[in-house]
Amino acid sequence: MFTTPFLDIPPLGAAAGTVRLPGSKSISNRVLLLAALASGTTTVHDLLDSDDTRVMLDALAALGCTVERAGDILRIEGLGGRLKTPSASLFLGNAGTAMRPLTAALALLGGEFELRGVPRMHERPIGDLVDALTQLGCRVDYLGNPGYPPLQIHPVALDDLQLDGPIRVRGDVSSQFLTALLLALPLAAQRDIVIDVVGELISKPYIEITLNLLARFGITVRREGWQRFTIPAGSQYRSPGDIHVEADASSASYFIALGAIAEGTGIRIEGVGAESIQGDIRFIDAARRMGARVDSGPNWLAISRGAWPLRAIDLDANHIPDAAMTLAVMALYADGPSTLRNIASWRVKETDRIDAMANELRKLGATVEDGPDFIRVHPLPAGSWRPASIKTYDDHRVAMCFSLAAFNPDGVAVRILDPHCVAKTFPDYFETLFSVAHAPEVPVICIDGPTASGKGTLTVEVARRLGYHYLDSGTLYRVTGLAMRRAGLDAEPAHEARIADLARALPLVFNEGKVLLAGEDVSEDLRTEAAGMDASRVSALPAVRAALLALQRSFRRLPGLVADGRDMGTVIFPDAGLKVYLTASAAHRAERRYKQLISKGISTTIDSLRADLEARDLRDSSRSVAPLKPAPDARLLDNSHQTIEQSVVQVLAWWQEVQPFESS
Ligand SMILES: Nc1ncnc2c1ncn2[C@@H]1O[C@H](COP(=O)(O)OP(=O)(O)OP(=O)(O)O)[C@@H](O)[C@H]1O
Ligand SMILES: Nc1ccn([C@@H]2O[C@H](COP(=O)(O)O)[C@@H](O)[C@H]2O)c(=O)n1
Repeated sequence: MFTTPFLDIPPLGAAAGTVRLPGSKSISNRVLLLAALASGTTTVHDLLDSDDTRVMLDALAALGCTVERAGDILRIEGLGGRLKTPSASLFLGNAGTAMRPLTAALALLGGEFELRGVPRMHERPIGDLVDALTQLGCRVDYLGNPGYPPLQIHPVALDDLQLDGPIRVRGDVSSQFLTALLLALPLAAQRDIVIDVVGELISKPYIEITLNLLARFGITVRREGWQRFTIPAGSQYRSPGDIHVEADASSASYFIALGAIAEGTGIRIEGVGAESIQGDIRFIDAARRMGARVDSGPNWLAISRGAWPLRAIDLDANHIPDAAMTLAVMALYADGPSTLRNIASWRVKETDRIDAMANELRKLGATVEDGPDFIRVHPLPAGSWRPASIKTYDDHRVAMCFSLAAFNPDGVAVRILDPHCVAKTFPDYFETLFSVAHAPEVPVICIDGPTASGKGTLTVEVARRLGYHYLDSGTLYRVTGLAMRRAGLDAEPAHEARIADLARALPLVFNEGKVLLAGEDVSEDLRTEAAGMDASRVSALPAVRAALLALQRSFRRLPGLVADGRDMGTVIFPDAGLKVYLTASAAHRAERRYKQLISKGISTTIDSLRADLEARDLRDSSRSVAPLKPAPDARLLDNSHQTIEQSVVQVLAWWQEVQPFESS
């Protein structure tokens, strides 16, 4: 997951490959609650691991439910409708799928509970659900603004509830209120319980998920249209034993759109198919209308580009409210304005999504019209895309759908602010996108310079702050030197071909900061000055340098690379967007290396270190191939009198100078 303040997505051109998506959030949190309410043990496979499921799991644990994890499998010992803990204070983050159903279930379970969330959760309405529960005789108080969390729930006896008449609940603000009642009321089903929906029920497919999962847990709800639901007397939750969570159909929308937009052989999605019980799977119909080619099997989808440009769409998107946000970005690539209607529920989601989408689409240059329950997006023709820093409003879906703007025809990069908000439902979203997307030019920052100038330290830190990969090219020469020694060879021209063969086939693995050579951890051996000298000797052999070229370039992967060495800017990545030549006086460098070695318990003297590093620099800068020298377009940075932080800030500032974004 990217935890950086922003993530710059370079212009993307094509995409191809297979993705496996995380489990559905809607199914995961319903299954967790049902498993907790049921009798018996439920084994849950492929549960989504994200912020929203974590808050639900924490809440269930606080209620005394036993949850065991074995690898990817979760075993939940159901409470059988009886509370083990009569009071608790629960924090539910920004998870509507936890707040609403838990409110209903806890109001019936007969304990004293406080339910809180993040500030945005306290702006998301819950009054219609509380009104419905109050009609029944449940006791729920608002701890802040009336109609919104946080809530205090007080105990009531099930026998005191008024269940003789239909319970009325509004269905036109959020379908989660009805879902909450449907999930919770079987707890009180000594008699038939009737729920009447007031107003036009929105997001009906989510109710279908609820009914489907209730059936898996032994509760068969009778439905009369979308207006009346009856929970039969005597209904009791029964664990189904094993239950598998489908991949998230809303998350699939980004990859369906990707297949429709990007050039390439197409995208295959594993874990969810056209027969999914999730309403958002109907996104495939909308994508097809816009021109996507979609094939599907029992548990997979295959998508490729069909009509191009995409065809504009005018759609009542009430049945796919979450996935429809993806259509708003696809609309930028269409042949006319696209309108998404009946989406008033966007306004009470993680953020006001109509406002958020309109604002951010406009930043890209698009013309957008919006109203209380619709958005109209005009296409952005080539030549009119602007580089934009996309604000994400702590809304995972805003972050994910705007990544698709990186496929624009103008080759304009997209900056996603606070990319970690995707943790709500899809923590590895960007990594998954990058595993199938192709960028014509992956950004590279090169940091070259003499020994002990601080290149490695600077590289690691700059890469960390940008969320980029990093390459320590010196290690490759050090490992080659070690392999040479172990093979009984010397850095002589006579052994050059054999050393190059070793370099080409190094059985090398980088794992959590350790370097493994044929499975052996050689990290410590590589950091000695002797290993540095051997590296310097083998690195002067042209065949060895040629042998390591492809390996070094293979580190250039999305979203970007920071590379440390001697010839990163001159030979390996001559097209790098920023080249830094880092130096410090020999005295400073010798002193730093001295401190570094002493801190590791290696005894040495400053004088001998200085002599070694000067000898190494001389060899490195006077060799015939790829000598150490600044690239003509490198920026010089002498950090003799700088702290590490100052050097990092300087390089990041230079990098921002060459980025197209206004300061964020
Ligand atoms: N600006 C700085 N001020 C003080 N110390 C620094 C600075 N930059 C790096 N150092 C310290 O200097 C030591 C050497 O740094 P580092 O290993 O990053 O250098 P290097 O250029 O990568 O060396 P080599 O070329 O041998 O791999 C480290 O202990 C590091 O913490
Ligand atoms: N791009 C590079 C990187 C390193 N070398 C040689 O390897 C030696 C060890 O490098 P460190 O950065 O780990 O100290 C170095 O002295 C160079 O001789 C190189 O040639 N090219």
